[in-house]
Amino acid sequence: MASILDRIVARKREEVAALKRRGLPPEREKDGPRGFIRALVARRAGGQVAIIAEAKKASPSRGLIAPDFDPVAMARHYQAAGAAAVSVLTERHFFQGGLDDLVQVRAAVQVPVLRKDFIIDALQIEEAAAAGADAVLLIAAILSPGQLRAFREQAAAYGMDALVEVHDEAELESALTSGAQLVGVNNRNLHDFTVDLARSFRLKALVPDSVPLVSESGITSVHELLRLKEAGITAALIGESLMRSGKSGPLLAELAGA
Ligand SMILES: O=P(O)(O)OC[C@@H](O)[C@@H](O)c1c[nH]c2ccccc12
Repeated sequence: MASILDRIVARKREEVAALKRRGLPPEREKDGPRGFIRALVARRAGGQVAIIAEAKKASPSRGLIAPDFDPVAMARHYQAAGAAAVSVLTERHFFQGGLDDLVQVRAAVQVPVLRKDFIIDALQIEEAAAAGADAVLLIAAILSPGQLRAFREQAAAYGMDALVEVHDEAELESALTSGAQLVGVNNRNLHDFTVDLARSFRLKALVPDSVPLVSESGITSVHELLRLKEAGITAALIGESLMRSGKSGPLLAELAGA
């Protein structure tokens, strides 16, 4: 049976084909890029693990997470509670996100914003830049080292950083070979959805200290964050637990202070 990742990518290919026929919308006014990597590294230098707080309405593994999803309100809350950056899901079919969410969030906060999607084509990088993204996610499981490099360089030409996501040693090798300047370890296996924070610790040992590392997925507690900090990890990407704790919950403030 095709894994969820295969299904998402198959769907994405259709969307990109449609986007190519349609063309990108006209460029809108926007301010210059906000350094994504710079913001994470600066926060970590200040003594805290940098939090990348994610606006996510739903996901294939967890179903509907936020029935009354308000990405702008959530992003404002994230910024006020101390997030170093915000991530916005822009994949429509499986995550109920959209590029419009990113455009609106970007206009509502001052911190850098990551486009979280399944990028398989150069046109999507152009689209991310036009929407105002400060960084894009590149997933090593679905891109060759050559594509990782080409897409990262293309992103850089627009002033965007790339977060290169890996899940195991082979993908990490591919990311580092491609010259990744920011690596994310996804603790969630995108084929079977199991989550294991130990992946971050295991792969951290194989990443040069000059390359900041982000631990992604399944993080819920200050205790976990302190373990990431002890291991020298730069940032944590957190979605569901923040979405569920809601705008009034103290979780993010606790995490951001850890
Ligand atoms: O909601 P969580 O478990 O805190 O995870 C956030 C983020 O890591 C997750 O949404 C994610 C990581 N890599 C992805 C790739 C595509 C879509 C989503 C993701």
